[in-house]
Amino acid sequence: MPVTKFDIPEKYEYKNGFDSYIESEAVPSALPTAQNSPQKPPLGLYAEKLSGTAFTAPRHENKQSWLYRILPSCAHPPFEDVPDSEKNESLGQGGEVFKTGLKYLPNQLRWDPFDFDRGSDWVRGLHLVAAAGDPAMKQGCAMYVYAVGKSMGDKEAFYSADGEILIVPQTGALDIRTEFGWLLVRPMEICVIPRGVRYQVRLVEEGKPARGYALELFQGRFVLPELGPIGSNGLANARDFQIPVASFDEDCGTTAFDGANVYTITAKFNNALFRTLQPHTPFDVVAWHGNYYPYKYDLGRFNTIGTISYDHPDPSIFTVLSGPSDKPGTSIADFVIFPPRWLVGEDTFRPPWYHRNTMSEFMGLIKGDYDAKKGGEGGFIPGGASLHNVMSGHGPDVDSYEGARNAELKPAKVGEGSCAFMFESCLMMGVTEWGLKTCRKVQEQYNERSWGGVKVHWKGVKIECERGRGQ
Ligand SMILES: O=C(O)Cc1cc(O)ccc1O
Ligand SMILES: [Fe+2]
Repeated sequence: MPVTKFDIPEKYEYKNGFDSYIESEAVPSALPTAQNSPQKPPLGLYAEKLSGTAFTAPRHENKQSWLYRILPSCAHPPFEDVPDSEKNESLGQGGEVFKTGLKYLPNQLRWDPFDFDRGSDWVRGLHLVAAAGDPAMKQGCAMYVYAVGKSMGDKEAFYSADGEILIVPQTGALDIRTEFGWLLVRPMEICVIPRGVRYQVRLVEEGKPARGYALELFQGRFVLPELGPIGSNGLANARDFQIPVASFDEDCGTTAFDGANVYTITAKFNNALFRTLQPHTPFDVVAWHGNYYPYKYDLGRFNTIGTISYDHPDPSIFTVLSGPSDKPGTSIADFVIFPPRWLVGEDTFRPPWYHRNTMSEFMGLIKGDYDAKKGGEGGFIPGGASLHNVMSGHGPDVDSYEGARNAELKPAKVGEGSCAFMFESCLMMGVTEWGLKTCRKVQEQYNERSWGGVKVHWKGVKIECERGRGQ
């Protein structure tokens, strides 16, 4: 059931439609008419262009927005290192090349639920777990978990120059203020914040920590997957994506960099954090227009498609958003969900088959159980994760396999009250020091618990031959 079907709190107002060209004014007539950069923009605003693609990118890929704001975003002193006391353990400080300590392992990995961290806000609580490529080359992607115990301050904002980030709350609703307006993002909803957009993450319920996952594309942007023979509707429908409307503060302080009236802007730049203090709010955009903006989506609106005869399609059928590479059909990273759905396959092993893939699969669980893995202690649990890297074999654990092998195949609803997801990448993922050690959540017993003791069902050559096979 969609989270947003009946209950849309008033503070948050949205426009609809993936990739729509949007115009939004918090004050009437703040947008200039028929041009972008008049000599004197309306109401004494500054015009500022935010481009998400090269100026000359083809029209169907071109992304940009024009912001009409009280002061331009460049009005700040130079960036400096974040202070040690506010260091993010999984990211670097300063401009030297940051060593994430990535390790490339063929092992299947699984993590217990990551600890809540009451002392950290978004900037410190966003933990880089796995990555591929290089943000400086705009290649590859990064996978995170976040554990946030407190809101960012009223006078703080964060942005990443490294890429576009997709945020998947697992517990705790996020109140996200962006330059473009406000987003409420609850568990079973997601949002996407484009490269460079400044935002502030607050907890809806202060004192109740929030946890979730995030996927950052260093390269390209999230798009809706092609539908091919599915036709013109299905999976995530364009009209269900929601875009904030302009909302602003008027605190413009002075333009002198005198340390008074201080707003902190933290930048993630090549996986390292930098900080500047400015005397005016970054949330001063009175109006904007364009097609480069943050947006949210309610996973309950996903139109799940699957077999109505036998076998199940590849999980690509569950793709919500895709981060394509330059090679058609091959993604830097896709966001795929496993929502509640009916299974009706006849003479079919219904859970995932055993497999080894050229793609790597990072999985998380928003709630409930996943049909291929035991939950409970030492299992695949909400707030935990798993990584099956390039060609690392995996599939149901022994009990799930035996259960499904012997199950009566009447129509059945799987995943009631549950939702697992996958970040699936064509790249080999390296795991950070934080992911392997610092978090202290790696399940050492994962292989043994899952596949130790898989049964031999082989009936022997004789029987196979008698049945007329294997000759
Ligand atoms: O590994 C997983 O559980 C995800 C998955 C599910 C499925 O049905 C087929 C392939 C696949 O990677
Ligand atoms: Fe898999």
